[in-house]
Amino acid sequence: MARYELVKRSVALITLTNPPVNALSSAVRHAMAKSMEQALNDPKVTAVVICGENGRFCGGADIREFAGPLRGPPLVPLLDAIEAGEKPVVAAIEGVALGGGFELALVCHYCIAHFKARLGLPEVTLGILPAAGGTQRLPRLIGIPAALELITTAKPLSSRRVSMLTTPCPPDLDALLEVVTMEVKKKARGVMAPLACIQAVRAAATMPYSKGIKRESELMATLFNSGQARALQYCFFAQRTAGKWTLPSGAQWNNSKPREIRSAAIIGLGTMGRGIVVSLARVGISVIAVESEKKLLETGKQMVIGMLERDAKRRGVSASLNLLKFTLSLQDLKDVDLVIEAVFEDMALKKRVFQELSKVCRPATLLCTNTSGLDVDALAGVTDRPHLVVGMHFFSPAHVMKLLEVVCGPRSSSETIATAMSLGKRMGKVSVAVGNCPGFVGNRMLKPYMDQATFLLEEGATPEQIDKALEDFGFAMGVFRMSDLAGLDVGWRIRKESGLTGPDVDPKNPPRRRHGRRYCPIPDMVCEQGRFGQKTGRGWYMYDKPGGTNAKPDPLIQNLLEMYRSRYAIQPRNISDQEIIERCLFALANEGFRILEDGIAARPEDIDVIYLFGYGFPRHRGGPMFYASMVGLERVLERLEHYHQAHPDVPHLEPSPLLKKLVACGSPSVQTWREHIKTMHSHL
Ligand SMILES: CCCCCCCCCCCCC[C@H](O)CC(=O)SCCNC(=O)CCNC(=O)[C@H](O)C(C)(C)COP(=O)(O)OP(=O)(O)OC[C@H]1O[C@@H](n2cnc3c(N)ncnc32)[C@H](O)[C@@H]1OP(=O)(O)O
Ligand SMILES: NC(=O)c1ccc[n+]([C@@H]2O[C@H](COP(=O)([O-])OP(=O)(O)OC[C@H]3O[C@@H](n4cnc5c(N)ncnc54)[C@H](O)[C@@H]3O)[C@@H](O)[C@H]2O)c1
Repeated sequence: MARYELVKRSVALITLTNPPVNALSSAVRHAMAKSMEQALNDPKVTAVVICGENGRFCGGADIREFAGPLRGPPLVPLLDAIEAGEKPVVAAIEGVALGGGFELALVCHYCIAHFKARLGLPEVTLGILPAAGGTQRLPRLIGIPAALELITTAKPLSSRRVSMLTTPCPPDLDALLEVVTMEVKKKARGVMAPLACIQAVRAAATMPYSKGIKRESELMATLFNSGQARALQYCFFAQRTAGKWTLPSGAQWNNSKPREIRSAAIIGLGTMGRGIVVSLARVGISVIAVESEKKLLETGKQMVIGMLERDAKRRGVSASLNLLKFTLSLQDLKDVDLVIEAVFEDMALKKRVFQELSKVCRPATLLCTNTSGLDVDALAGVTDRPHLVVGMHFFSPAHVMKLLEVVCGPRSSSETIATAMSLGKRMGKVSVAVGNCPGFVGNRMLKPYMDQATFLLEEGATPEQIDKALEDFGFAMGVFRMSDLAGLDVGWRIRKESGLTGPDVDPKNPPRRRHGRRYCPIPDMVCEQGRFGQKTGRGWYMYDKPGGTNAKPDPLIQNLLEMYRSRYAIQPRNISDQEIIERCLFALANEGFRILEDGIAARPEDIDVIYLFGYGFPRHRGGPMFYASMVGLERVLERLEHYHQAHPDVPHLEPSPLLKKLVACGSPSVQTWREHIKTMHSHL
């Protein structure tokens, strides 16, 4: 846990040895305390060097220990003793010095850091604060503004920049703290940890160290057992769990070898195709981009080059334009390792493309689709290599959004899945393996969520009221603002194609019902007026101009809602924020339970990761499934039963069998739900 060596008969070298990140577990703290004592008591030792094994100084406190009772020697007195020791202590930092690891470095009398080392205080991302003196020592070392920036944002810094951080305490501390508080509140609505950090830094600026450290520990005590801390720590592990995909066949992340991908092709240079080309080229993969017409090819090419150049400038590297080739001919794809199709969401067109690819590409080429919800196996079925077909569902904008759903068809081989997952990781994505069903995980769950929002409009709410409730909950954008951003025409086209609206609807169909279920036609009516969201300057809100982003409530939408309600004799009622949250989010989680039952996602963590990284679910709430568990499954069940009774024509509100089963089993913790799902059917 910590190795003690005497070097050159005068220097004690203490090496932290707790793989993989040398976290400060109870055993490490114990070993360090012993080693320090030995060093301080040995008259031969004139100086002490602390370092970490395997090129990593220290990843901080052992987060897994936070879930249980605190054991072992506490960190703060150990660090105080190092600082107070009479022999000089040097931190030799390689790799990472994060959280408690950075705080350890702060108590050392000297630090030497490799230029590639990353130092930082990521505690707020776990819902806590740097409580081993970090909020007290760092301001003293680098000044209030720089310390606030590091502590409240969790941004790591490279070691060379430390020397530049010499900003002294500003004359108007209160004004500065006020500005930072506003920024933090705007960026992370409702998140407690960064605000507590500001209070701790205020203590560093206004109190002697002995009082400041007390204040730090009081603030930590309030955060430590908070729901937000639990949610954020859950997210940390959920993200890592998602990478460890596993299939019922036994194939999994650690026994399936991915293929190496050197070259790829993208078909379709529209919104998604462009972002995917950028994501591939910036990690060194050569890309052939294919369009259907010369003009579209030229437009796509210019856009991709611009995006790559801006991206390279931001990262201080040169744009990898030499990796790109643009063509109108699929014949050019015969030698690529992998193809990602991103043409229109049209099954007949996609099938034609896959048939053509089957003929053109060498037999070993992987064929992937970026469809948002079509049947991946139906596409596999038209090729000569169904085992090499897989969905790679990127999110818009594809070069920015971190999520990648890897859609495993029943015939996708484990090597194919491993390759798609590993390619996602190489592109810096958080990849989650999901099963094949309409909408996969993310978009399938979106439907009940959005349906509830539009039903609430019918019943008396406004878009801004619903958005505000969701934004107060923590979403960066409410459902209507988000829809305006994404474009309302996309969903409208899908509804028309599936016969829910437009000329194919049977005129005998009651206007607010489809297939015996409640249906809200308001989104169709909004689109019929040419209101497609931000891009047309009008949608659920109005904007200054097409492409504008400043959403304002639109009296025309208010009129439309009033006329609609009076046409269907709906008496509007006051709807509470609580009802908005419960109906939208419990319907969302309920579909998540069905997805788990159907084996479309292997674990609740996978669903939560998809919602955190693909749909802006607030991280401090942990994701829809974790949120349901925090509310209490019994309560979620009771509220769903209540709402389903009130709206029996909305099947999404009917509690899923898995939810009922979990409640019957005593509402086990989210990490153990998997044991209760085991017996159910899997599509993965
Ligand atoms: C009334 C109650 C009063 C309560 C008062 C309590 C007071 C308690 C006193 C506390 C003192 C506070 C000390 C300090 O301020 C708090 C902290 O230090 S919190 C931890 C801060 N550190 C981090 O957040 C770092 C997290 N880790 C990372 O960012 C990355 O892992 C990495 C270090 C950059 C390495 O990245 P990668 O190379 O990509 O590797 P992985 O991320 O895949 O990780 C590999 C493996 O290691 C596990 N792991 C990583 N870090 C930790 C950790 N700190 N603790 C435990 N485990 C860790 C990770 O989960 C992976 O394992 P796997 O999940 O795959 O099994
Ligand atoms: N837009 C999104 O938010 C989003 C998100 C995730 C997934 N998707 C999916 O990605 C796919 C593409 O969506 P998009 O939004 O980029 O569409 P888009 O309309 O912006 O682009 C599609 C492009 O494909 C081109 N194309 C059509 N047929 C072609 C062919 N035979 N050969 C070469 N190019 C051809 C078109 O000219 C067009 O440029 C769809 O399946 C969609 O469902 C979209």
